[in-house]
Amino acid sequence: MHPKVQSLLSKFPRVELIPWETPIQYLPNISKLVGADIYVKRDDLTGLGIGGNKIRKLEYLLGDAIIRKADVIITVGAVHSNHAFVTGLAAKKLGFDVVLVLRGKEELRGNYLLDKIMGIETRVYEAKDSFELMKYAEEVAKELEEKGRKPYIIPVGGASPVGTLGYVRASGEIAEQGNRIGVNFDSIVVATGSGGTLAGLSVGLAILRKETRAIGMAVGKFGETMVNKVEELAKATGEFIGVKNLKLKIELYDYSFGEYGKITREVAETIRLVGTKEGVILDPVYTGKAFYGLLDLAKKGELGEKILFIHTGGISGTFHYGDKILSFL
Ligand SMILES: Cc1ncc(COP(=O)(O)O)c(CNC2(C(=O)O)CC2)c1O
Repeated sequence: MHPKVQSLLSKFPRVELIPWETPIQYLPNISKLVGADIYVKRDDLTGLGIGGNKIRKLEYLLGDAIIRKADVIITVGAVHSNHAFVTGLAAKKLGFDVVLVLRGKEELRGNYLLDKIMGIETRVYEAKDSFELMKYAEEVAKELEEKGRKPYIIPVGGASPVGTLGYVRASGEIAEQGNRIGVNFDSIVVATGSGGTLAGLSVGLAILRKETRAIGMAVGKFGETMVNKVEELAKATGEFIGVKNLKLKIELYDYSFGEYGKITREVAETIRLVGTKEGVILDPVYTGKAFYGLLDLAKKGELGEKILFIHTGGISGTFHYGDKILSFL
């Protein structure tokens, strides 16, 4: 662990869910195509369930829930949420009960199928957005408290200062790995949904390696509010760990193709390109869009010479949107 990050984060409760360092892999064929050195941090291999970026956040969120003596975990997301499924799995592994408060159409595919196979309790609501969904989560928490339970609510994507510590810690891991392979990344690129991963990276890099840019590729509704949300979360996380006047620069680009979950030809072709060129499987909702954005900007020379993509997982989305992806190929 990077000594500076270690000293900043050691006071926060964390439960180990990732027993290893995820590898950084050079992509020679994609690099040749782009004319820059492209690397991928394999956070799809964090190891619990379908892996992904959420496990890093859950190490701190569930560590916090343990200290607070909670006995049931509640979280929210879309029916096909990666975050909701891995939260359910991690919670069960640690002996918690868990309720997933979800929105959308119940289809036994992808993560929702996995929720059911694993016997994770789900409650599906007609909610227009995550804010409304959080209201339902609070109602579930109240219902459980009245029965004497101690619920712990995790917001969408684990996007709180506690959850964001996961990517402050990851920045330390990346800095150490960069030193070992003798690479100073110009840019680190990640898919952005609820914003916690980008916020954590921005804080970690502001502390450890100011010359490296943290770049988010927004995969859903984009705009000023999204940028402000990430900025506020990054600032709150900096204060939470006690680091004053961090010079935070949030860079966010819109590669949503108009809406969250919209599968396009560009995304389908990017998934096939990276899969066949490098054997790395991207997902259609997050990493396929973000990697398309990386290729788009890198070809214009806008991301520098040494670019690291964080593969944040999401493989279940392939089995949720498979027919849509195939329709373009
Ligand atoms: C595979 C994958 N990659 C990137 C992201 C975006 O991460 P942030 O939410 O930290 O911005 C998600 C999020 N998913 C959410 C979910 O409910 O699954 C939080 C939206 C993701 O699942």
